[in-house]
Parts: sequence; structure tokens; C-alpha cells
Amino acid sequence: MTILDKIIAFKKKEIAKIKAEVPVQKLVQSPSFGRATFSLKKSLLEVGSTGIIAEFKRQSPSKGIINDTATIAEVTNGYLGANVAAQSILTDTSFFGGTMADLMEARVINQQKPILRKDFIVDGFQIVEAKAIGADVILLIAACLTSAELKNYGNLAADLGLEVLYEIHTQEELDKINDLDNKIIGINNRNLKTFEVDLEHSIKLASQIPDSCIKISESGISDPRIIMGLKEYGFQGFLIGETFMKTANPGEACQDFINQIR
Ligand SMILES: O=C(O)c1ccccc1NCC(=O)[C@H](O)[C@H](O)COP(=O)(O)O
Repeated sequence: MTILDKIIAFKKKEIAKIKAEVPVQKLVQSPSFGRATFSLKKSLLEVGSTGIIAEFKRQSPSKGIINDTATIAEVTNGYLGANVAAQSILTDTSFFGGTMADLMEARVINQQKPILRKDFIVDGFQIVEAKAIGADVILLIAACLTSAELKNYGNLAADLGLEVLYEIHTQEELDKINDLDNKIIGINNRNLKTFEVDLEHSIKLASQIPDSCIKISESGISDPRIIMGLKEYGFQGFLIGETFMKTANPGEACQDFINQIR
């Protein structure tokens, strides 16, 4: 059993328990259901966009503890000050040490840029939850979902006014997404089953993604020079967590990084 299998099995049990306790109608009553969302697509396509989607990541299955002292408030303010295109917040607790409260706290501070709820979506309930806590974008990981689930969850997100980042690691996973047109596609350079990171994944798969899509490269981006290379392959977004979070001041690290890509 891979760690990804373990995460998914755990998530399914966790969600079944939450669904038994929290009626979906309660989520729908959240004030976030009335708010207008910020578009990731728009933010990445804006003239002068940095393209950086900066992640708040306390720990991970591959690296263990990355940063257990940084606060959501200081990191969110730092990332916004660095002019990121969007923020990514891990809301999984058991494997990444994040919480839904983290995203809610960031939302109060961040009233200008899109926030991605980074989690392992295995049930439509989590998409309603994402809307209720103030997210603008959800992640659908093709490795964890069937083609029909990708389609149905994508439709549910759109109905709720949320954008979807479809994450793939292989050609087979890309093939699961029907009608690629105009989608936001993230190529994860990290193999979620082995944790091996290889930036060549982004480069190899880039040409398989239609030009109407927004292409995002995810994971293992540790040097500003990598961004220049990826831009040549048509990437407009760059999801970065550990490179910023492993420093004492993630916001400042993000600012230094962005200064070097301008
Ligand atoms: O990061 C992990 O160890 C991991 C393990 C299993 C599933 C997902 C995992 N990471 C999620 C991500 O995709 C990254 O947090 C994100 O792309 C940022 O990556 P990085 O810049 O390398 O922190």
C-alpha cells in the first residue's frame, strides 16, 4: 500500500464521519456562500502576474516537519506583500498538519488573491466545505479519482462558483480528464506514490496539454532559474511550498524569490 492509498483510505473514513455529524445544509448557510470568488485563471493571466502560487505547508509525508512555528497571519501577509498570484493552504490535518481553520484565518486577511484549498478531495461534501470556508479553488487529483468523479466533482465546483486545479503526474492521468478545453492543469513533479521529484515531468507532459488550458508546474521548485525554463514550455503558474516554508521567514523568502524572476 502506498502512502497515497493510505491517505485516500483515511480521508474516506474521515469524511464519512464528518458527513454523519455535519448536515450539508449547515455548510450552505455559511456567509462564504454569498461572497464573490477570486479567479485563479484571471490572476495568472493578468499582465505582470508573478505566477507564483505560494503554499502554507507545516509538514508533509515526504519531509516530516517543515515549519511548525510560522503563523498563518505572518505568512499570508508576507506572501501578499510579495505579490503572489495566489495562496495555497493545506487543510489536511493528519498528514500535513493543516486545518480548515488555517484557510478561514487566511481568508480574513487575504481579500485580494485566490486561495486554493489543497486537500485530497474524495467526496462532493469536501467541495461544499471548501466553499463554506472561503476557498476560491479546489484541487482534484487525477491519481485519486475516476474519470466520472473528475467530471462530476468538476461540475459541482463550477455550480458553486469555484475553479478547479486538475492535478496530474502521468499521461494516463491526463487522459482521465475529459474535455481538457480551458481547464487549469497542474503537473505535479512529485510522484505521490514514491515521493520522487523530477521537474522533467512538467516538461515532458507540457506538449500534451492544449493551449486553451492554463499550465501549472507543482512541487520541487527550489530556484528562480527553474521558472525561466518552465515559462519557455508555456507554464503560467508555479506552485511552491517547501522552498519558502523551510525558511525562518517564508514571506521574505517568497519576496526574494520573486525579485529574482522579474
Ligand atoms: O509533499 C509531499 O510530501 C506530498 C506527499 C503526498 C502527497 C502530496 C504531497 N504534497 C502535496 C503537494 O503537491 C505539494 O505540497 C505542493 O505541490 C508544493 O510542493 P513543494 O514546493 O515541493 O513543497
